[in-house]
Amino acid sequence: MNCESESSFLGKESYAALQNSSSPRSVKSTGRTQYHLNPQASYKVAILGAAGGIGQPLALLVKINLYDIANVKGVAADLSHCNTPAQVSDFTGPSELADCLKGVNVVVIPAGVPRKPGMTRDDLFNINASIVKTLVEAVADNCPEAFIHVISNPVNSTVPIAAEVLKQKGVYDPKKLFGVTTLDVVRANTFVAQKKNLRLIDVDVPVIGGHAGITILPLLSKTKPSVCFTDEEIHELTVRIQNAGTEVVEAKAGAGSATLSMAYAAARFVESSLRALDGDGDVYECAYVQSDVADLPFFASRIKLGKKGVEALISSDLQGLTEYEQKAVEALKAELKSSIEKGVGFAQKQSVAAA
Ligand SMILES: NC(=O)c1ccc[n+]([C@@H]2O[C@H](COP(=O)([O-])OP(=O)(O)OC[C@H]3O[C@@H](n4cnc5c(N)ncnc54)[C@H](O)[C@@H]3O)[C@@H](O)[C@H]2O)c1
Ligand SMILES: O=C(O)C[C@H](O)C(=O)O
Repeated sequence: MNCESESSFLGKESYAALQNSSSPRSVKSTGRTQYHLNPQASYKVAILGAAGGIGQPLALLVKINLYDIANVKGVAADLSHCNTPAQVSDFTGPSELADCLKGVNVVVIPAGVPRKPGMTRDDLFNINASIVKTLVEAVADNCPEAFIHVISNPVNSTVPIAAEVLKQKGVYDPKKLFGVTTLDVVRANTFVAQKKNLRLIDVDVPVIGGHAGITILPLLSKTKPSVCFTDEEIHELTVRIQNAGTEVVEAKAGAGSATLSMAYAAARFVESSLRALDGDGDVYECAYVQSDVADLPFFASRIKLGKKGVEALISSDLQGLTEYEQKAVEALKAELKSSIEKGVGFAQKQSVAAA
């Protein structure tokens, strides 16, 4: 399914809803309350996996291009009745994927299976690796210049897979490939604000590393505004943020993983990307990207986004860490390294098999 927006990428109400909710950090950091996109600008965004638990509410929030292998016509029909300017059209199945992607500026990929209680994100690798590989091949063929937002788990491996696929196709631009870790930041901000009785809109916690278990590392010492935590609070908050996905998986008891909070977080990252594409020079988000900040080929950190993608890695966040955080960075490296190697190995093996 594909819903297209030629004149503006967000319906007015959708955009307002985002603005009324907790604003992106970059907006707060300059004291501005909102950024208005150029009304003449034309951006296209595609969601691959649009009929799923994340895809549907994400489509509602951002009202953008949608594709799925099934059940996408109904979602498009439903969305098309919203009195917002974005156009909705649907694309179902591999034969329509290329048409869905033509001219797209941002591709969001939540396609794949979610966890059930007792599973790790890595347990999804066998199914989701191939799905991401196939979809990224189509992105490479049809919109190689697009920003690619990978949501499908295990993100620590699916992003390296995407990078290998793009390399094999000769179109890899490391500045335009992102593993979406915005939900970790959203959760960290929420939990810290609750714990310390702060206004949600003021709180900003950078989350670095990756997106699974101990590889998710909130840098609580870098919280803005500056907050004092006891050692117990730091440990309790860190563990809760690391296990937040599992908290939702267990509460849903077999009916999937986080969808609504993920759609909210993904909409924020899409909005930030579009603001950057539109020329806003003050857009910062955390994301899992190709990196040199931590002796690993991929690492999540704060990044500055610009028209061409990642403009800068904010490596200063990794300086002046507390002893607790330094140990946690060292502890996560082995797991992250092995997840990256697993993704790279998969993509390379597939390529050899296809040759
Ligand atoms: N990065 C994050 O922070 C984060 C957060 C939550 C969930 N996730 C991950 O997002 C993924 C999706 O979760 P969900 O709850 O939306 O799952 P879901 O099962 O509700 O939806 C997945 C959708 O993908 C579609 N799909 C499957 N194969 C496809 C293909 N080849 N092409 C296009 N579409 C395809 C399915 O038809 C379905 O509509 C999972 O892997 C989950 O672990 C990541
Ligand atoms: O936990 C999951 O499996 C989904 C997602 O990665 C999350 O953090 O909610």
